[in-house]
Amino acid sequence: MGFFSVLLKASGVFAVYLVGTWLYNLYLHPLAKYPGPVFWRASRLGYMKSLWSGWLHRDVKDLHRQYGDIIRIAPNELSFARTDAFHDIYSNRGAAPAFPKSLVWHDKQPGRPMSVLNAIDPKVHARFRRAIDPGFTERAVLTQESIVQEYVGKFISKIRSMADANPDKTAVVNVVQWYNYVTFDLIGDLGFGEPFGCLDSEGYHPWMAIIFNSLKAATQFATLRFYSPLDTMLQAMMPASVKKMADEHWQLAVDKLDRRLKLEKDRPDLISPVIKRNKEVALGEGLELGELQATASLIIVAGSETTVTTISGITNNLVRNPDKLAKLTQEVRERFPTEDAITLTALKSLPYLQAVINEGLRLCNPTPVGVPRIVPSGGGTVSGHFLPPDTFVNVHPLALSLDPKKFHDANAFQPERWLDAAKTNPKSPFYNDDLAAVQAFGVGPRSCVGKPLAWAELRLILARVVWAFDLQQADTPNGVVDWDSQITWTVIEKKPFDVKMVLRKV
Ligand code: HEM
Repeated sequence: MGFFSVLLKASGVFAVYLVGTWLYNLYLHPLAKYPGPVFWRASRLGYMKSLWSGWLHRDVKDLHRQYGDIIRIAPNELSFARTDAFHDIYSNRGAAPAFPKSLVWHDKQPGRPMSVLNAIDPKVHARFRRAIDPGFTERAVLTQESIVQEYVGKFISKIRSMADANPDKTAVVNVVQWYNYVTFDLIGDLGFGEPFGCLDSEGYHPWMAIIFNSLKAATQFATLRFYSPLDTMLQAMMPASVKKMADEHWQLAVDKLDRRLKLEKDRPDLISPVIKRNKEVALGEGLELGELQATASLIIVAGSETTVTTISGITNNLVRNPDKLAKLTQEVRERFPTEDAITLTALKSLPYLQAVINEGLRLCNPTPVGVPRIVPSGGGTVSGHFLPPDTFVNVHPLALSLDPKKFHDANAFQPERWLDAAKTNPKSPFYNDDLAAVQAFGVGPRSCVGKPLAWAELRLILARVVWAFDLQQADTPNGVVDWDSQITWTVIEKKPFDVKMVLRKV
């Protein structure tokens, strides 16, 4: 038999296999009854195409509008736009543990140690969380206040000097860039004992560019695991330059942590509690050096990009809604006659600031795609639906947040929906809003460890900014950001965003 006839036969067999699989997926698969577009239900290609374009967050939200609250977005994956699904998927329920993460999304990088994010086994994950949680509690954040204030203060004085140098006392600032500087320096200090030097140099540290680029590559690469062993083959074929970049990035984290560990002093940061615990507990109960290196490195990414996205989104909404901005500014300035009175504790008692941040997390959730899990062996029930093992399941944050059935005026920035008056007054248009549908920090044992720190940063940066400056929309090409026009690689890829910051007259 000639080569071409073998090729032809092989192609024929493959075509029959493909069509057979598609037909099975559409009509005989245990998830066949769930609605969704044919292309997405028959094979994973629809999902892949959307994810690789960066539009998965928006596409799945639109599919929910078209097909309902529970939709099939791949042969073995369901997406939920239902509040009760948070608890069913992500929480421990009595003796039943939360649904596990899958290796597709959360396997560790080959040859690298495990971080808290890749600890898929619940017992190992619990060991990680016992080690790092003490550095992240509300109380711990208060002990870290001097570090947080130092960088936020430096950020404000830099902008103040820029504005002061102009006759109109105004600085037009790309706030995405500056929020990046302050959050990276801050988390660098808390996570590694030294800042990245962004505020001093008024520029990005080379590590940050690597992080921005690697988020896209890591998201796309993870999806190749759906077609294993394609991922292993491509990994082997990865250009030496990419491997070198990844190695340099890792080495930087190793060196930074090494310097922090050599400090040998108890300082109020995220590392001290881990070191302290390592000394107190039995061998194997604390974190190994590699695990700490990987977790510290993860914290830099998880703790900066997310916060920057949220605060940029909030600022965007504030300058577009001058009445809301005025309310917030008034609340902050009335509550704090002097700048140094703005403390983390005092900031907790500002209801409008709290409402503004909650509304920002609803509309500008930095991870709008959600966090997928898989149904464990033996199957599991989500929103009353019993599902077969190995089904991918996910609650889709964007579909929930923008659901007009869950939120009055769902697409609009309305901090008022979070105020007590809206929750207690049946006449309020927001009275029936389903506020529990917004869970930007996740739910259950794997939810965000950095939530108290994130809230502290969001409150402090926002309050200090509106205390010191009158904000206005900038009349530059980057003065208006259409938030929904930004693509997502696990987190939103933010466009530059200029804001006019006018020194407050006192
Ligand atoms: C607005 C800011 C933030 C948002 C919206 C956010 C959101 C999230 C979400 C949704 C998860 C859960 C992922 C899952 O269930 O699989 C998560 C996990 C995590 N976050 Fe955050 N985060 C924010 C800020 C931070 C900060 C400031 C830090 C650290 C300084 C941080 C560190 C982490 C870590 C280490 C995990 C993994 C926890 C684990 O696997 O147990 N995050 N975050």
